[in-house]
Amino acid sequence: MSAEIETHSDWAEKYRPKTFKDLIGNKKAIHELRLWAEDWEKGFPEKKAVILYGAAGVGKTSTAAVLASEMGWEYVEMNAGDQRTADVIERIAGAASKTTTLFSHETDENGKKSSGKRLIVLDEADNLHGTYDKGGSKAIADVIDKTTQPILLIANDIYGITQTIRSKSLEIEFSRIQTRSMVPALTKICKDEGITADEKAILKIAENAGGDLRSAINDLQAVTVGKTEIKEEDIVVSGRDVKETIFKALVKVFKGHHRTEALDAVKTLDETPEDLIMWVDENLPIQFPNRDEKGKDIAGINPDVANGYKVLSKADLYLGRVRRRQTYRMWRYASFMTTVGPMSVRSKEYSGFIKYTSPTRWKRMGQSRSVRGMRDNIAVKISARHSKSMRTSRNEIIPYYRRLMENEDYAVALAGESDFDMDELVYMLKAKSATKKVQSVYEKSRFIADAKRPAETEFFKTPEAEKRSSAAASDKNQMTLEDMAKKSEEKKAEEAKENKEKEEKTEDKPKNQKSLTDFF
Ligand SMILES: Nc1ncnc2c1ncn2[C@@H]1O[C@H](COP(=O)(O)OP(=O)(O)OP(=O)(O)O)[C@@H](O)[C@H]1O
Repeated sequence: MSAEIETHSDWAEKYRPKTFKDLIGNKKAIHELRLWAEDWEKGFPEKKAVILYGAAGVGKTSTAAVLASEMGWEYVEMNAGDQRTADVIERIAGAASKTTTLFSHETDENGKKSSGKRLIVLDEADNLHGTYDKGGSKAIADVIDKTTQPILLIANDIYGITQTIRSKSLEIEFSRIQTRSMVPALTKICKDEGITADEKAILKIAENAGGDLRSAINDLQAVTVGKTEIKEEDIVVSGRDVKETIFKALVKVFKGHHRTEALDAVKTLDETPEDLIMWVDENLPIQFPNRDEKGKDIAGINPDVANGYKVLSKADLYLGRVRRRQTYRMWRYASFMTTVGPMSVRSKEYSGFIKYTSPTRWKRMGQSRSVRGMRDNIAVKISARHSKSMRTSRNEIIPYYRRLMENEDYAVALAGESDFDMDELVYMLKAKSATKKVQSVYEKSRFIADAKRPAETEFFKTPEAEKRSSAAASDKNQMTLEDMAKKSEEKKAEEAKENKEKEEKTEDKPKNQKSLTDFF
């Protein structure tokens, strides 16, 4: 895709809040931030840096921009795409944090008086450990110590920021946006865009977004493409159906007697082995409780639980290999162990109804990290492709790609060109897991991705990729073999000629005279 990406068509950007009044939710957090900013106007606050942290799409970046604008401060931003090495941070943020702005105490174009402050914003501050950011954490800590300007860090995961930086900063948490607060915002967008929306449809979009207002806006835009009206049935995602099917499969895994039955039940699920393992993991101690036949608690760990976890840890090893090597064949082994494992280690029958729990706690911990990490990986690929910053790629181009990828041809082309792996494709195709459709797009996209890969990586090609590229280029290869034979003959003749010339020159040269090349 060579055409320049049109970013202005992105509703999440179009409706980015401009004033404090436009910001939805997190009132307490915003109030705290404003107090910190006011302290800067009076002198120095106790902590010269502030960290806004919380889930994606809840308004952290928007709040930072609104703060600068409402305070009349200049907004100086460094994001992960700026290669934040210690050196770069010191040069940009260090300099900015010491000098005052050129237009100190002047009025801006809106007639607002500027206090001459600069808000130095470091986005993705929990992402400073990569190669690009060598020494970045220490540089930031130093900049905070020396700064005469307010510094604002943005992060999803507060634990991804070093303790040294945290101790020098005021930490403000941003919570997920509540469904009931999202509804009026989405309704207003519909009104502004001339779309009639059923209340239930809006509610469903808001519920499905899980507190992420950016994705709610993206979903709203996606579902209204080419429409002037949306109804509840236009919104297809539903968490409940998934739960109902997995509950039935779990009964077979924990209580069944037939391996094939359990395996069949799991096969029909639209869940990745990663999701499945989390379900079994969460429910194993609940399903195999520490009780005897009479319902009395027994001391120690139930051996069935211990043995069950042993099998799950083996399944997890396979999953790790899949992640590292992208060999999806091993999913089969992992699924087999997760499914058949608990049934095989069970030493007795566990009767009675036990409610299954969805792996929310685990999932939330793991997923916020992995979704963020994955989005960042995708953004790295996209920013390299389009020479755009990480921020633009993450916030504007990814949503645009996701909309384009609703069309399968675009999905295959963009996945191949960007070399998305299966997990990344799940995200880009807005699937819940690696469904058959995702796998099919992935397989097709490999032809494009393999063809794009530089020749040196041929060594690391999987046998499958090797087969595909040799099939795609078989005609070309036959020609190349003939060419190669011819070239090799020509090269040999050329080398022989060069050697002969060299020998002649050496004979001409006096014995004590060395040429420059002799020294190397
Ligand atoms: N609290 C909010 N109030 C109004 N709009 C919001 C809010 N949160 C998100 N949005 C919408 O979502 C878009 C993205 O929000 P923003 O970039 O501020 O989120 P973020 O928390 O910084 O996310 P990330 O961690 O992914 O950078 C905004 O342009 C806006 O359209």
